[in-house]
Amino acid sequence: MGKTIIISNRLPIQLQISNGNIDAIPSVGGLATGMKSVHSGNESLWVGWSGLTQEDTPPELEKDIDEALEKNGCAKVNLSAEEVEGFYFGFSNRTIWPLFHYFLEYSEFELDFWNTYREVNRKFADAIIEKSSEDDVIWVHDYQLMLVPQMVREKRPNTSIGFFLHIPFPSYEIFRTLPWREEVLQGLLGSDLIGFHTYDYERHFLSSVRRLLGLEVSFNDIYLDNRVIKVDSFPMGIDYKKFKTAAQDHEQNKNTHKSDLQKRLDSHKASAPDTKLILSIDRLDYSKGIAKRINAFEYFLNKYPEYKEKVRLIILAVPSRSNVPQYQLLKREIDELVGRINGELATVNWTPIWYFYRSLPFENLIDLYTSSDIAWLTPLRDGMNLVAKEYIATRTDKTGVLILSEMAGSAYEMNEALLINPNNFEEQADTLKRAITMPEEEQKSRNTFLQNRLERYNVEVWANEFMNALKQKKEGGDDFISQKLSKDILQDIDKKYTKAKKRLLFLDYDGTLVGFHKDPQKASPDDELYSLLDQLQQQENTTLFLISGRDKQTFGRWFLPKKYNMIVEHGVWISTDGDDFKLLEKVKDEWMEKIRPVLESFVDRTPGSFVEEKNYSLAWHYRNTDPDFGEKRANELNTVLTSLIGNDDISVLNGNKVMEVKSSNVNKGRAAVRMLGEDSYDFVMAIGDDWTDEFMFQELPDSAITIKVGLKKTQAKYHVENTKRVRELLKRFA
Ligand SMILES: O=P(O)(O)OC[C@H]1O[C@H](O[C@H]2O[C@H](CO)[C@@H](O)[C@H](O)[C@H]2O)[C@H](O)[C@@H](O)[C@@H]1O
Ligand SMILES: O=c1ccn([C@@H]2O[C@H](COP(=O)(O)OP(=O)(O)O)[C@@H](O)[C@H]2O)c(=O)[nH]1
Ligand SMILES: [Mg+2]
Repeated sequence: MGKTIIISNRLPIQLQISNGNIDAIPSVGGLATGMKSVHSGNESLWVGWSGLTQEDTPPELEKDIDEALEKNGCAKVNLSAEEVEGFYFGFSNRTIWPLFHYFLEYSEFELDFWNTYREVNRKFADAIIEKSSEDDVIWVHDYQLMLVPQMVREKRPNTSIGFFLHIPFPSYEIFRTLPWREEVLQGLLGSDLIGFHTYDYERHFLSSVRRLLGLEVSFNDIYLDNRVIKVDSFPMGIDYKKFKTAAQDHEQNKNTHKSDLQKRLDSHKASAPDTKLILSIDRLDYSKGIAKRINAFEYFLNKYPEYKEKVRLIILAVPSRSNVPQYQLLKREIDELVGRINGELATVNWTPIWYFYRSLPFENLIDLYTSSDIAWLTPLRDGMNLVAKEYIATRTDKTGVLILSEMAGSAYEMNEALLINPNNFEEQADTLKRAITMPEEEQKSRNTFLQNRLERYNVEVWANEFMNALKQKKEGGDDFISQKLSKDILQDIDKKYTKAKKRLLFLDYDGTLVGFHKDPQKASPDDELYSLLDQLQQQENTTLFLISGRDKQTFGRWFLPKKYNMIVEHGVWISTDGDDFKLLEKVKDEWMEKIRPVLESFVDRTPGSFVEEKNYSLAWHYRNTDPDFGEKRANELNTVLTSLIGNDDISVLNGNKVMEVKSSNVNKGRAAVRMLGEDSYDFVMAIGDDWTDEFMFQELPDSAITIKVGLKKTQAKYHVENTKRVRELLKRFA
């Protein structure tokens, strides 16, 4: 493997130009602060936007800028002011951000934004291609760059591409409202591995992939024609050691070195020793629930007035995306709220809220974290929330209480915190009281668990887990047990075919020779297929069998005039040389009376499903149902049927979106083996796509060439991607 290329909109440093000088300031926000630790310890290149627009960049400084970035292991993508407007302030932060955080009413669906987003994603993709080589590993970050994986994939089909989303992936009901939803999903599917913070985000994403693109998903694998994409959750950690060490140093140096902020915090503590400090730190963002938190604080002071003058709320709101109107409105709302509450409640000795609207250097963050008795974080939605983790990491004596919103991704891993619903003021007021009065013993015992977990699953471990999963994916370790039909293998098969004296071919129909259709009757043979089968049929010393689960009426209509050999209903009926169908197996059908009403009741309760009645089997089809619902019903049906069929000689076959109940001694494997015994064949081949074809793959002798269509676990020796490839393969023989 080559080097790792990290790619995100925001670089770990932001450049500013003042008086012809270039200043590099650290970026705020969890992505940059978290990934910085991963980047610094590794041989990686980080590609992103420098924070400057082309218009702000004097051409004579271009070289210095590149050097400044290079010193930090970074390279830039140049964006014009117009591009930043449409791509960053527009589509990223006025469409996707609000939508993915469930602020549907804030989402603007502007075609211009979308077009710029596409163009800028193309720019990032081109930058990656320019700056990386084929064997580098590409790690794309976040919602600003969702189209990049596919754009890179088009030019670099074999490169390893990972994508991580730092914000929530919303439920299907929300995501489906996006006009460009399919394109966004397709963009992401250019990746080999897609990571989310939590299992819920992962599950929402998979559900959208199934419903909107109709792709097959099995556990956390998405099956495309020629690739499998892995989806998994990796909750992001922090650089635990960095925060812990900083807090220890802070403690040690408290007599020799103190920041102005720390002096102020200390004088507050000295003047009011039994007043508790409650801290909140967030980017000024509506998703963080800052305004609601201030209201809840007022509610608390009214519900428990005995805590007036006994608590102080410190709010650090970091300026963010201030070109976006919603952020400007929120800024005004918070200013007014703080002003009003302080005005109404303040006393000579007490201001209830200390409010800072600025970004603070790392040293001051440590001052705040270590000086506060309580951290109170109440996002309405938050992908992760690293501040919660950072607060706990700095509590070197293990005291301190974290109150955290259930709606933050970090809440899933921080069960020992006091978890609250930010919309429930009653609960918040009571929880604040509980935090203020929590015995030290309890604080320490809760924080011990939290710290151990944060130390273990730190940001380095997080990044390694992601990269290892990507690597494993590349090595193909866990994908298929069958081999792809390579050129060499194909040539070998050609040779065997030519040399053979007697050949026997078994071809499944649906999913093998033709693609699927919503209505099975519409998946009828086309002229190209007839002519291909005609040619195979006319080959000397070759016996061709179509072998299918279909009913004999349909196949009779389509193929009897052609005199193709056919085995239908999984092996109940056979027709050779254009003769009428004959029973191949003696089968009972008395059980059908009992099972039919069960299937019919499932049809009634599962819109889109239907029962297909064959002579000796009943099939419940659910291709046209809601995919999640259909799977759920199929599971239920399986349970019901298993308990019903106990003593009868029948079994249930789980096919591709179909459950078929049929006599146990009938299957394609048994039928194929019977045909094999009729003559002495020295070339046997079977091709199929479905679970029911696995019987053939299992039961035919080892020398047979068995081929699975699609990338799924199989007993077949080889696989091909799709029906088109099957036809190409058969053309070689014809
Ligand atoms: O780049 P900005 O527009 O200034 O915004 C800052 C970052 O905000 C978001 O952070 C997210 O990532 C964190 C780490 O995974 C996570 O804890 C938090 O919940 C997320 O909101 C955004 O996703 C980043 O792209 C921004 O850089
Ligand atoms: O003045 C500040 C305040 C906060 N942060 C950092 O910004 C990040 C915020 O990340 P979080 O995941 O909590 O939320 P996000 O802003 O990414 O949505 C944390 O690492 C903080 O340490 C910072 O660098 N400067
Ligand atoms: Mg099939």
